[in-house]
Amino acid sequence: MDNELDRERARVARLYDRLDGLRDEEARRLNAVRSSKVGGNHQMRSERDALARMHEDRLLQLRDVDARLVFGRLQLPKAAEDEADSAFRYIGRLGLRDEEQRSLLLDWRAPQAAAFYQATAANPQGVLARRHVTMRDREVTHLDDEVFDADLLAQPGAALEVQGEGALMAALTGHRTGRMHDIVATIQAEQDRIIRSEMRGALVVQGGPGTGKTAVALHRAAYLLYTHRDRLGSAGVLIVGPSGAFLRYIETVLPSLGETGVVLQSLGELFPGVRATDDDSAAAAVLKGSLEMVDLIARAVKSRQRVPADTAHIDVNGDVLRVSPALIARAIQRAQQSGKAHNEARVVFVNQALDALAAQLANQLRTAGAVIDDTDASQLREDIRESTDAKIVLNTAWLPMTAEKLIGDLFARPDWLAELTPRWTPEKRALLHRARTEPFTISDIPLLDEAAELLGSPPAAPEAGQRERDLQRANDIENAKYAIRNAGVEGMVSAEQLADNFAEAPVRVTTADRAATDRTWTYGHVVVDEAQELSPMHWRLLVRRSPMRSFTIVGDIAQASSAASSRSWRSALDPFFRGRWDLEELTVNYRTPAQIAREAERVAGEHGLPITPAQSVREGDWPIRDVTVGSPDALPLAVAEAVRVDRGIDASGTLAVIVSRAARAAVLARLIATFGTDVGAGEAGLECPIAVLTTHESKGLEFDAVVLADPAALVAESPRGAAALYVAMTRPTQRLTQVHVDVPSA
Ligand SMILES: Nc1ncnc2c1ncn2[C@@H]1O[C@H](COP(=O)(O)OP(=O)(O)OP(=O)(O)O)[C@@H](O)[C@H]1O
Repeated sequence: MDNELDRERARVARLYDRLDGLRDEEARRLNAVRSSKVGGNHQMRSERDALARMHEDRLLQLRDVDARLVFGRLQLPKAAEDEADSAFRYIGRLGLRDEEQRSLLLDWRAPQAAAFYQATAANPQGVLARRHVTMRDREVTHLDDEVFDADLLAQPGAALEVQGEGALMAALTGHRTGRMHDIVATIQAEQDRIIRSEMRGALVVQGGPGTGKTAVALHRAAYLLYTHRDRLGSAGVLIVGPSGAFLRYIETVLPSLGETGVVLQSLGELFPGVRATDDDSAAAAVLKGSLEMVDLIARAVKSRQRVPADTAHIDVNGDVLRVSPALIARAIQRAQQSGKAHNEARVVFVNQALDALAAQLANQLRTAGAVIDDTDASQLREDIRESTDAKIVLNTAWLPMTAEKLIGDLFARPDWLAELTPRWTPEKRALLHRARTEPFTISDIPLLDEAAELLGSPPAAPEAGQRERDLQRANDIENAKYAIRNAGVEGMVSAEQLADNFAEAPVRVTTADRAATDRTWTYGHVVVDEAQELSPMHWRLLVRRSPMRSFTIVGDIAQASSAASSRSWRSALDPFFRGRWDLEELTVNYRTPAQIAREAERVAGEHGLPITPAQSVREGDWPIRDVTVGSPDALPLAVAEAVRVDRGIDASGTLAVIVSRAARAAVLARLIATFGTDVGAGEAGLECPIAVLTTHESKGLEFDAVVLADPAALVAESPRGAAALYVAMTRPTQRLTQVHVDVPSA
């Protein structure tokens, strides 16, 4: 056995030698590019910087794959002339070739690697044996063989053990770290088929808790980037998750697979420039998530294009002009006919109105005996444009706006909202009301996007950008003067010349950087995780981000706990994907031990949730612990005690306390008093051994142990509370403790 382990270590060491060799080569190339002297020409400097960036990215990729570079081996029938090892095909995180371009290591996404995930005893796909190689740092620590070929099995010492589940079980029972890991070494056949399925329209992956939906979605993103590098490399891939905590949890998976150019955004970040973390009350979220808002926002934009009731008189350098409602109405009509967005159509409106007013002024002056030629006429137009009176009148009729201002005003001004919604009840309108100073919510994000779509680019942006650039330029020149004095090179180089160099310093703008900050960017593919939570308005926004509707959508409709979410994939997706989406299902629960999964399913059944039961791959070692206290006041102490007991079993892993929003502060305070800096709340909690989370924050995450604080309160705190409890109960990989509050009846 040791011999085989040693032999494998030697083979793997050769792969690392090759990796090191490539890394040194890349580092040498990077140094050469960096130190190369290019002329003063901006174009040449940019080319050099682009080349340097390419080498930096490649170097980073070679570094990211270092841990567990290789994880598998296929043994194939040997061709007669083959040398001993040549019938082995090694599978790893990336492909490696030797100097003669012979394959040493196969990227797991290559078509020839598929058999590693799909071969079974019944259908070995030409494979004699499959080996899982377990590594720690760069050292092979364990081999795990499955032999499919009867002849090979008969040979002494050909394989170590006939079982393939060792690597999977080791992965599943290991401690969780607060960060998701890739599953590239142990992807299961039903998952692999989904990961490798064609990029064609929308693919929905439905599965119960812990069935690997998130893992599959991320590996599919990596697979698609590898297979369609040309298309997706430039258009980019967007991954959407429910919360910042979730994105933090998954953010290292793709880099560990050698893919860095992906944009990750939570539902609260899908509108550039706004970062929403909280959501509205359930009723408000339902209203804001409904397609009724499309019409409301369109009306709100239109109402900013208004014909005044009376004629205005404006003063232009002492001449008085009449601005009649008819004049404004004509200009508005022309602008609306242009079909452009509000801010862009405003240019048409202003030009129309100015033309009419300039003609009026010219007539007045001619009547008074003046001679007006073309140059004078255009000067008159400029005079009107510059006059404060004209600006006021034109702005009142057609105000330029940002989406933030429109939505902010709409919700902060009850009179305006009432004017736009004559058929709504006051209670319904009140749901949208918010003070102007309150931050935007997650449900506001699609509304801002809708408004931005109708408004077009905000007019102030170019001016503001120019002001910033002018300021920067002035600053650069000042710095340059100082540097020239300091270096004693006055007269040899001008401050302006030197400042040009500052301005041209390379800005690192990757596809991902550009896509993340540009609202109108359209991605080549969008992956949506926990997709069951999305409202119709969210879907509307996302389809705008990928008009070709190339999507991977993963979720579990039974876990839908947000108020605005749908009851079925059909009702959620049909309006946006015109019925063109395929459904795949995952059926094995890799996370939750069977006894916890059964209890969660029982509770879900009690509340009438339509769950998809999944088969757990393992029984757990610990029974569920139930503790009951007699009053809500006793909850924090009892939760702290439950945490202490659990840490007594094993304090080296991760633990989450899942608590209602109402009890969060008290429970958190008690836990901090007891466990100090080991405790963290929300996103920050993922860095701590004990995380305190709401059900929303716990979505998609997992921990070695979970303590549920007052499960009944989790159900009661929202209309979809039973689904929220189901989510919470299915987060542990090992142990679950429930602290119930049972107030004795008087
Ligand atoms: N093939 C696999 N090999 C190793 N681990 C796996 C495999 N498939 C899933 N897992 C592990 O199972 C756990 C659950 O996976 P994941 O979070 O992707 O499930 P999910 O379906 O998204 O769950 P939920 O809907 O409950 O959030 C993770 O720890 C994941 O790494």
